[in-house]
Amino acid sequence: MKPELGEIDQAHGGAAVCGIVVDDVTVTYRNGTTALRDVSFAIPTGTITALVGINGSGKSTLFKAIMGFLRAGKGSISILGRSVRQALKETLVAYVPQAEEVDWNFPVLVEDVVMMGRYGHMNMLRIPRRRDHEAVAAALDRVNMTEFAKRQIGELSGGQKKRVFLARALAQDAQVILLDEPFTGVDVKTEEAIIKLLKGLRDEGRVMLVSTHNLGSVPQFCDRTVLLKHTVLASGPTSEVFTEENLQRTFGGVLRHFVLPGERGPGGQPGESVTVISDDERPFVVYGEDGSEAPPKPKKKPAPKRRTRSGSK
Ligand SMILES: Nc1ncnc2c1ncn2[C@@H]1O[C@H](COP(=O)(O)OP(=O)(O)OP(=O)(O)O)[C@@H](O)[C@H]1O
Repeated sequence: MKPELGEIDQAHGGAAVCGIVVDDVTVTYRNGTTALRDVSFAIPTGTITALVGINGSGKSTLFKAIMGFLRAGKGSISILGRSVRQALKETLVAYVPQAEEVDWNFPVLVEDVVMMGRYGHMNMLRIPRRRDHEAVAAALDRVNMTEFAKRQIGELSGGQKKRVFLARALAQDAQVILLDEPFTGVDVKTEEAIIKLLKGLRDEGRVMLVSTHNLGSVPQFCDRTVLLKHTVLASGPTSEVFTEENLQRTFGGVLRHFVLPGERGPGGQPGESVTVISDDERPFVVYGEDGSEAPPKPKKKPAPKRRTRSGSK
């Protein structure tokens, strides 16, 4: 399957603005596990894309391939029109890790973690200059963590740690940001703050690929969605891809799926029913009679087929 470049061209008035293009990529680990097979999708700049799939579907493997930690046995990846290697050299890509991937006992201050984002901008001796300190201060300010600059990173809450790693990506001035489960273990307020920040970064023309099990938040802030199950089941605008049918194909029996019948109206006519689809975190909620089609919600973009709203945690 070829990436939908035509679609991207249309979305950008004819300009081929490609953030990430993954073309027919297969990745096999040394033990013979093929984690990704013939994976193809394309993401324009200035967008937030959700990467959705069950545990073990290959999301982390895809991130590692985009970051150049894993070589694709077949296919190619291009980042802002460059090879992965060139993009890394230009420090264009940043990664915001899952909490479990980090050794929180390592004694390092918050400001030092953020300064790591500047390494690619420094010379071999890595002596920060004024502009590096300024970039760190600005990044901490943007994620609202200035007052924690001198704290040990291990002494922060889960949501605060996430914001520090986002600040590291900002200090790096990364144009492509990969976020691995940014909402796991964070409260609703922090989640909203992170979403607001990501939207701001999108408006600056950056590219964000966000792996998440937080299905309810996907239609809320992700323009595009890639559904992954070792290969791409569907990709494109969230309004087209994020359908109940596609989610069932992606998650199979793993999804929790409830249909709540609507209350009867005054004349006994059927009321609006609610379909709740949940992986393990915030559910995706579909409103409509018998869980079916609901009136389209008027929006600037083409009207989505379903009216959706994220549920609470
Ligand atoms: N280092 C490795 N060596 C061999 N197989 C691996 C390795 N890392 C991952 N795999 C396998 O590759 C497949 C994809 O794993 P991956 O970690 O990419 O999934 P994931 O979608 O990120 O999962 P999760 O949602 O649990 O983080 C799984 O079958 C996994 O067991």
